[in-house]
Amino acid sequence: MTAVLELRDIKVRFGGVKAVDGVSLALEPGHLHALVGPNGSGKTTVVNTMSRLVTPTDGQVFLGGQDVTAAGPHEVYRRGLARTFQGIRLVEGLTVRENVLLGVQELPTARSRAGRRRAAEAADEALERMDVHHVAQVAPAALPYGVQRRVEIARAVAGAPKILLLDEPVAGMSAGERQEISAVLGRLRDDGMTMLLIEHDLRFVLGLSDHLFVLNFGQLLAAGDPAATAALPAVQEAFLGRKHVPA
Ligand SMILES: Nc1ncnc2c1ncn2[C@@H]1O[C@H](COP(=O)(O)OP(=O)(O)OP(=O)(O)O)[C@@H](O)[C@H]1O
Repeated sequence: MTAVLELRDIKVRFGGVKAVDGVSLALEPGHLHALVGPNGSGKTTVVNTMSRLVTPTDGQVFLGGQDVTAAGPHEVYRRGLARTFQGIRLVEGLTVRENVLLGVQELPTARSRAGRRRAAEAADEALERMDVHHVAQVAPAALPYGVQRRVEIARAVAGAPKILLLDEPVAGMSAGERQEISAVLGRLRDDGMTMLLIEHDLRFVLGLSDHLFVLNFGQLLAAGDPAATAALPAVQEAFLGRKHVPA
C-alpha cells in the first residue's frame, strides 16, 4: 500500500546544527501516528519539512507517492496536506466561520460557483464536527484557548485533506481542554483521517495513537506499536530520563 506521506533519509542542518539527521518514516492511510521526543529533538523541523516550509539538506519527501521535495507549501496544501502550528494562527477581524472558510476557499475545487457552495457546506460540516458551530459568528479572540484550537483544526479538516499534521495541539492546555482535543482527534481517527500528532507528553499519545515514532537528537530512536515502543528501555531513558512511564 502506498504511504500517504513518506520521508526518505531526511537531513536538515541549520548552520552547524543537525536538526534532523537521517530520518525515514512512512505515514499509512487512516492511522493516527504520533511523533514524540524531548525538546529540541527535531519534531517541528520534521513537520516543517513535510509541509515544505523547510527544505531538507538531503533526502526526499513523497506525498501520495509523488516526490514533493522541491514543491512549495501551497502546492502540498493543494495536494491535500493540512497542518496546524504550535501557536494558534487564526485571523483576527474574521469570525470563526470565516476563518474556517479560509481553509477551503483557496482550494482549486472552490473556484466555480458550485465549488464555492460546496466549500461553504464543507466549512459548516467542519464546524459541526469540531463542535464549534455554536460560536460560528464569534470573533476567535473572544473564545477560550481550547475552543480556538478546535476552530483551527476545523479549518484544517474543512478542505478534506489527505493528511493532517498537528504540531503540539494540546500544549499549554488545561486537563479539560486536553480531554476535548483528545476526543476530537479520536473522532477524526474513527472517520479514517490520516494524522501525525506531534507531542512531547508520551502519556497523552499512548491511548490515542496507532503508531508511535520516537525522535532523539534528530534521529528516529524507535517506532512501532505505541505501548511496546514506549516501554523500550532506550525510549524510557532517552525520552523520560527514567525507567518507567508513570501511571
Ligand atoms: N531556524 C533554525 N535555525 C537554527 N536552528 C534551528 C532552527 N530551527 C530549529 N533549530 C534547532 O534544531 C533543533 C531541533 O529543533 P526543533 O524545533 O525541530 O525541535 P522540537 O523537537 O520541535 O523542539 P520543541 O519540543 O522544543 O518544539 C534544535 O537544536 C533547534 O535549536
